Amino acid sequence: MFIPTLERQCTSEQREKFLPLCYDYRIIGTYAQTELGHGTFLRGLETTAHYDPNTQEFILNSPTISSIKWWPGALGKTSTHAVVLAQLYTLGKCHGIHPFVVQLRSLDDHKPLRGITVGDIGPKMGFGPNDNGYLKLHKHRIPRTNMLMKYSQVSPDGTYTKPPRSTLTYGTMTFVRVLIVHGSAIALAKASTIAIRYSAVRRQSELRPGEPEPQILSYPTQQHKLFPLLATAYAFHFVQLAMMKIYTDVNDQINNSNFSRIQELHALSSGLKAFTSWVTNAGLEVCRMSCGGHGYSQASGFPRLYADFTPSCTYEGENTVLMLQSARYLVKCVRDARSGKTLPGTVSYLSEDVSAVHSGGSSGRDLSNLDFLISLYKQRASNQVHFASDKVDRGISAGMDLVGALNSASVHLVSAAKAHSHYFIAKTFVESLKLLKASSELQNVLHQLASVYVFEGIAQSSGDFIEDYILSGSEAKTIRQLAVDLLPLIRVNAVSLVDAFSFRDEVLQSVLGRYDGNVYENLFKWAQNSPLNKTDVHPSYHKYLGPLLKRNQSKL
Ligand SMILES: CC/C=C\C/C=C\C/C=C\CCCC(=O)SCCNC(=O)CCNC(=O)[C@H](O)C(C)(C)COP(=O)(O)OP(=O)(O)OC[C@H]1O[C@@H](n2cnc3c(N)ncnc32)[C@H](O)[C@@H]1OP(=O)(O)O
Ligand SMILES: Cc1cc2nc3c(=O)[nH]c(=O)nc-3n(C[C@H](O)[C@H](O)[C@H](O)COP(=O)(O)OP(=O)(O)OC[C@H]3O[C@@H](n4cnc5c(N)ncnc54)[C@H](O)[C@@H]3O)c2cc1C
Repeated sequence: MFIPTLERQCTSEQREKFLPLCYDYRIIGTYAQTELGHGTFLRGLETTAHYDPNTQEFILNSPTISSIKWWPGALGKTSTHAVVLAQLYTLGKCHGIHPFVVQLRSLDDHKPLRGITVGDIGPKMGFGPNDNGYLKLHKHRIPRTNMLMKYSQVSPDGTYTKPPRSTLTYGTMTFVRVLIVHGSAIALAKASTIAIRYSAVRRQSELRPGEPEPQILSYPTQQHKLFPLLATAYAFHFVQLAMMKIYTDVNDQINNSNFSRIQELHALSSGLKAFTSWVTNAGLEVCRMSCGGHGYSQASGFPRLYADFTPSCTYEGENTVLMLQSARYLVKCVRDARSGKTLPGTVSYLSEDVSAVHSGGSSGRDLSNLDFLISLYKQRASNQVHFASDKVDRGISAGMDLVGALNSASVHLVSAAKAHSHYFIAKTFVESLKLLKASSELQNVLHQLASVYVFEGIAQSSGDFIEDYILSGSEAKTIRQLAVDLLPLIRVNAVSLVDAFSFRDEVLQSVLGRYDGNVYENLFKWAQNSPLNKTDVHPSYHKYLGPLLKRNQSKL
């Protein structure tokens, strides 16, 4: 995040000064924004940067215990520099959060500089190799030119020039949220690879006396656990491509001072980061548990995969908070639509009158037709966004201010943002396959995946569709059965579909997911290498167990 921030927030002179140092690994940096007391609420950050026009320097301070920077990756022991987000003060006025490049450690002996107290925050649930750290600043001076001034400036005499948009400072976070959508796709693909390969190797139980134990991948319940998640990994692959394309287009516009789509990008990236990381987080656990006891071994790769992925639901914007950000934008879009404004592409459906399109229960609808089902996802999203938006309006009519009305409706707003994100993902998956140049055989297999994703998405949220009369109960049951009927068809290509992710064994880091399927021999080999097995009798025997046993044996 250090380098992307410099690339996005530096003037051209600052780029020439800092970026070559980064690219040549002459300095290593971190993104120091979160503090002990604030991670979500950026306007509440307490680190200060006071401008001294006499020396043309900023004086950085951590004025309170809660202002100590806390969590930034590689801050503890590795980074020589940081982008520090601090409240800018100049000529006695506070101008809000701005980015500053701060050198933390000497480039000669790596010791912290004067006014810098830095260290590791201690062991975490995962991310073991990462020295997430703390930073306390005490009257630490940096040159005026270390404030990143592409969008806002402080002149030598301390005059402040404000940015065209205050939220341009938040740009790196949007970029990383887009990366996390990709990270979710990769993590779910890895977990699916491990679980499906292992399920093809593992044989268990005797269905009928005398018959060979079946592969657990042949059980419909195992298929029902794993194949919708496999389909989701493919769906997230296509949605991260679409998300990156939108990010790149909007970022190009921003670089040309066109800020018209910055809100749409923020809302979409927030919703997709939250939706994909939540779904992946839960999916990793389903994959682990589908591997029985061996799934719980470190040898499976699942413990580290989960422990390293799960903070994706928290960092770069806690998921609930981001869903509320997305919903806040959707509510504004409903208002804009009602006032006759044209809505941007990803939300244009909110100006359509989808309610007239479908009414649940009418017979003869083709419930296996994906284009038809995507229109039901659209209706569900539109209904939920309008319902939540009406809740906000009723709150305001009852005398609340906008903040109060948004907060009062926040549970429904999160549901609406989830439905919006789900519609975008399902639609993107189906549309991406139409554009794919592939053999008819491959198109058929991918269509099976898209179908099970769409069917199971409705089955798992059938209440949404039935409550709004989008589907009748019997139609929802039919769609649920359509998903189950697809499972044996997907079974035929399941291993090939995970092999297609092409994870090398060294990357997958899983004995259960080995490409050669040679699990048991390698589990035993892995166990032999356990530190506890360095000696047959563990040294602790002589200190504890031995004396205890001998003492008790003398009593027999
Ligand atoms: C598997 C992983 C793979 C790859 C990932 C790679 C690396 C991952 C490893 C570690 C990285 C982790 C690093 C971090 O965690 S860095 C710290 C991240 N911190 C956050 O994300 C903080 C979250 N909080 C916020 O963003 C903001 O506080 C807020 C919640 C959005 C609230 O903003 P605030 O200004 O206080 O209040 P609002 O009134 O809600 O917003 C005002 C106005 O601004 C608009 N807005 C907000 N954010 C953005 C944005 N990013 N872009 C554009 N616009 C934004 C908001 O919509 C509102 O607009 P209005 O028009 O409605 O007024
Ligand atoms: C592994 C890891 C790496 C990290 N790396 C970095 C880094 O490199 N740089 C950096 O600056 N930070 C980093 N962070 C910090 C991270 O960005 C924050 O932890 C994250 O933004 C969440 O903020 P918080 O901790 O304040 O959570 P909180 O906001 O305190 O969340 C606690 C609860 O409060 C709820 N909540 C908060 N606000 C609202 C609201 N307005 N409405 C409803 N509910 C609300 C949340 O939904 C959540 O349930 C990292 C964190 C982790 C775990």
